[in-house]
Amino acid sequence: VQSVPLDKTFNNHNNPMSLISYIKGDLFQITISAREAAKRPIILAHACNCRGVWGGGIAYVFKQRFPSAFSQYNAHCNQYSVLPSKLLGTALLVPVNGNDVGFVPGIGEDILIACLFTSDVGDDSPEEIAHYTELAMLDLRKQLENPKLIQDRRAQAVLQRNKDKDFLINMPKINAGIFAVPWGLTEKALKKSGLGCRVFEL
Ligand SMILES: Nc1ncnc2c1ncn2[C@@H]1O[C@H](COP(=O)(O)OP(=O)(O)OC[C@H]2O[C@H](OP(=O)(O)O)[C@H](O)[C@@H]2O)[C@@H](O)[C@H]1O
Repeated sequence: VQSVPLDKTFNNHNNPMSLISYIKGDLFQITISAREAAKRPIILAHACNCRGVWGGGIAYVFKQRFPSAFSQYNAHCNQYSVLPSKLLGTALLVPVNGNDVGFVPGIGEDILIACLFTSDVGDDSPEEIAHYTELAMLDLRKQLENPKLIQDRRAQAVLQRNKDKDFLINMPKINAGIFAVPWGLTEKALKKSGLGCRVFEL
């Protein structure tokens, strides 16, 4: 895993004019960085379909590294199997657990995976996907600001332990791969959410 000075982007984040910062490298490098864990909860966000499948792209990597999070995402989707599109524009926060291959003790405890339901099966228009992205980020923000809204107790506990820290949402260039949305549309949607985002570019 390539090591990059992650701290460099924090200054950027503190500038209210710059809610989005970019960093070159693999998103998952922060799941092994102890320095990162000491600072705040490690929120890893990615775009998900509403069908309970992390079958391709970075979602598949999430599934391999954190199978317990996949199970929770999958169970959540199954609750909506009658009308999966009800999930559009929402976010699901799930913790990871000690049995996951990607779990590093001392860091894994602070990781939360944010599933952003930005498209049902990926065939919505780029504009629709960008719109659902904005709504999903707003839903995520609401949950981060009020952890009681989160169903999962362990996810709540991560946020309660890190109460006084500001949030930074780490993500790949979501929607820009399998969902084929021009990045500019997604970027605009992310900015509207008001959440600080750190985007990892390979
Ligand atoms: N380690 C890494 N670090 C940093 N960036 C990384 C990376 N690995 C890949 N990237 C980049 O991450 C961006 C997103 O590209 P992706 O194609 O993944 O996702 P998307 O958001 O367009 O679409 C979501 C649907 O993809 C899945 O597929 P299924 O429908 O399940 O088969 C899901 O479940 C959803 O449904 C692209 O820029 C990749 O270069």
